[in-house]
Amino acid sequence: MDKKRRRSRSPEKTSTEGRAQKKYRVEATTPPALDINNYQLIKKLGEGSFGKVMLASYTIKKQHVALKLIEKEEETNHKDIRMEAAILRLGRICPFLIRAYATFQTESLVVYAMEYARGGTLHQLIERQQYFTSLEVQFYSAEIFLGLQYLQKYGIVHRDLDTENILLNEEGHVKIADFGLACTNQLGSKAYHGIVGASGYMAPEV
Ligand SMILES: Nc1ncnc2c1ncn2[C@@H]1O[C@H](COP(=O)(O)OP(=O)(O)OP(=O)(O)O)[C@@H](O)[C@H]1O
Repeated sequence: MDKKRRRSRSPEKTSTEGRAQKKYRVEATTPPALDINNYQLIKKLGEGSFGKVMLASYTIKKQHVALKLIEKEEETNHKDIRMEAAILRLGRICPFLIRAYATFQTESLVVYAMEYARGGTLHQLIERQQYFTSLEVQFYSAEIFLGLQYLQKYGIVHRDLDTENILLNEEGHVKIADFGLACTNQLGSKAYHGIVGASGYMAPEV
C-alpha cells in the first residue's frame, strides 16, 4: 500500500491532528414505510370487528396499498397483534397469503400496510357469478389449500376462514387475509382452544 495514503488507527496520529475535527451526529430516523405521514388515504375497503381497512397511496413509491388500522384500546390484545403481524410477514414467501409491506404503530393506532388485493373478495365473486364451474372450484380450492398448508407448516390455524377473508389479486389468484384470530403452538401465542370464527363456516365438529 502507498505509504502516504496509509492511515493510523491511533487517535494521536490522525491526519486531522491540529485541525478541528468534524463531528457527525447520526440522527435516528423512521424508515419511510413505517411513517403514517407517507400514506394518503383514498377510500374505505372494508370494516370488521377489529378495525377498518383503507385503500391508500404510499406516496414515496406512488403505490396503492391496503392499510389496516386498528385503534389501540385498553383491551387491545398486543400478543394477538404481534401474531397477526408475524403471519402477515409470512406472505412475503407464500403467494397465497396476503403480505405485509410494513407493520408499525402510532400513538393511537396499530397499522398494517398490506398488498392491495384488487380483485375483491371471494364472497363478492360468488355473488356476482352465482355459481362456479368445477374447474373454478378446483382452482380456488387448490390455492386456498396451498395457503393453509403453508400456515400449517408453522403450526398456524387461521380460525376465521370465510369467503370475506379470501381475497383475490388482479389476476384472480387467492390471497388469504385476516389473521386476527389465528393461533399457533410455535410462535409463542395462544393455544388451540375456545370456539371462534364465523358461524356457517366452522367445521361441523366445532
Ligand atoms: N389487503 C387487502 N386488499 C383489499 N381489501 C382488503 C384487504 N384486506 C382487507 N380488505 C377488505 O377489508 C375487509 C375487512 O378486512 P379484515 O377482515 O382484515 O378486517 P377485520 O376487522 O379483521 O374483519 P373481521 O371482523 O372479519 O375479522 C375484507 O373483508 C376486505 O373486503
